[in-house]
Amino acid sequence: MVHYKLSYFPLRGLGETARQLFALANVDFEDDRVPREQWPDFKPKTPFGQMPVLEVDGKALAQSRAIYRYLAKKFGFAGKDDWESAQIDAWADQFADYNNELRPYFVVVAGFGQGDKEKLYADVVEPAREKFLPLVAKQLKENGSGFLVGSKVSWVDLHLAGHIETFLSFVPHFADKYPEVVAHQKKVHAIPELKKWIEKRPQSPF
Ligand SMILES: N[C@@H](CCC(=O)N[C@@H](CS)C(=O)NCC(=O)O)C(=O)O
Repeated sequence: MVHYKLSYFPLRGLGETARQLFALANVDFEDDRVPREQWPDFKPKTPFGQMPVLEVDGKALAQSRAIYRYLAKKFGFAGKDDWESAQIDAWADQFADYNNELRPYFVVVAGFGQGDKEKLYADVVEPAREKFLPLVAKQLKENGSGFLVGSKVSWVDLHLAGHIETFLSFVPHFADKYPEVVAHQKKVHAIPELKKWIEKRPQSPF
């Protein structure tokens, strides 16, 4: 049997989509949560000096989206054909652009830096949200399955739903204008395998 080990900080962050892919596929993995104090020792042993890192029978793979794609392909959550797979990648890349825009706010709200949270919400989060969430809402309406691409849940659904969950915990009215997006998050997290995982996973603020 393949031994999978997923190393990340004791947070959901960039580790959670990979963990959820294991849960969705009912595949055992070692959930290695590296405490901050141990990170300086582990950092030089990782491929690019960052986490998450996935080890597959001792071979290391870095970069979160490479990890998600690898696992999703293996477990059947990367689209039914090359076209769906490319659509999933496109949504993930668009999500990454949006997420980069949110970064100055996230740094402050997560306690990694100082700044005016309210001002950053108005100046950074709202304009980024108003570009991205209407695209997602439109896609969900047009696609009609309740998932972003095709008829089945894929890794980008997990990725997006995790983000919405986190931002709703920061700002409960964050997505009020986009009920389709909130319904998507609820639908994804209600998938029985994910619901079970979410109930038992270690708690963290994001
Ligand atoms: N592009 C990388 C970014 C990875 C990244 O920024 N990891 C952060 C945690 S979210 C990290 O390892 N920070 C510790 C450090 O850089 O020393 C990915 O998607 O995996």
